[in-house]
Amino acid sequence: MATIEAIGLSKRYGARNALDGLTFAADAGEVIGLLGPNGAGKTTTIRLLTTILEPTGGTFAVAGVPSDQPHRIRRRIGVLPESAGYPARQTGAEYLRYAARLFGSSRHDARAVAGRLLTDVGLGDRAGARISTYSRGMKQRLGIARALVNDPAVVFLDEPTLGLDPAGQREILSTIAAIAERRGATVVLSTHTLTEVEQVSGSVLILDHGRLRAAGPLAGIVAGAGSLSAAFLDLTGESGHD
Ligand SMILES: Nc1ncnc2c1ncn2[C@@H]1O[C@H](COP(=O)(O)OP(=O)(O)OP(=O)(O)O)[C@@H](O)[C@H]1O
Repeated sequence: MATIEAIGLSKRYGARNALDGLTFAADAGEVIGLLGPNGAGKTTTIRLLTTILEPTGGTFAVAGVPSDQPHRIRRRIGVLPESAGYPARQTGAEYLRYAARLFGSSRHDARAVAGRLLTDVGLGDRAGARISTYSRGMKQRLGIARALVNDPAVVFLDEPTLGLDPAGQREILSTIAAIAERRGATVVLSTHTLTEVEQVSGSVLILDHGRLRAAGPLAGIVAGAGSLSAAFLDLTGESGHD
């Protein structure tokens, strides 16, 4: 079942096409890698699909909800934005309980959800520690847990591994794979790192200058060009990050 459907999705800023006619679909349980050089339109795509920005053209539906009902879409999605901030003095558990309460959970349920999600992202043993003591990777995992409090059908992660060391990166990738596998959620993963996409994504969107240059199963794109980095170079004229 398609959990995301975009048709001709566009965003203009004056004369600049940040996104120009994006059409694609994604299914439940799929990790879709959103790739492109700087300024390609990745963040714009995420902001449109998460209803933070209004499109200048096209339509879309997320979790079966059409784009003219943004409030309903917001209840069905989770988002880790490009640069998320956290309340340093709160503990991880307090932060997640508060997030769950915002989505209408009772005090009792919020406690249970927070505990379960912290364990899921590997922070169970640090639940009671202040966020100020968390490493960057731990904060990113807390942000992913925050994105899951409403049991979303679609999760958008904008460069979740930026600035992490290889171990931190691996932890995030295995968390992402588990979200898709165990929860059956669709994950949209925006990244500059091609190897990450090769590890966790079944399908790929490659954007360049606001235009979709390739879309489809990773295997097909790799088979056509020899490797994902060769495809990326062919389509964008730039070498991606390994
Ligand atoms: N608020 C804005 N006003 C004007 N132009 C904007 C605005 N936001 C984005 N743009 C432009 O839209 C284009 C797409 O930007 P976007 O941030 O979506 O790219 P990106 O692929 O996420 O880039 P990066 O990898 O650098 O984060 C860029 O040319 C950018 O300068």
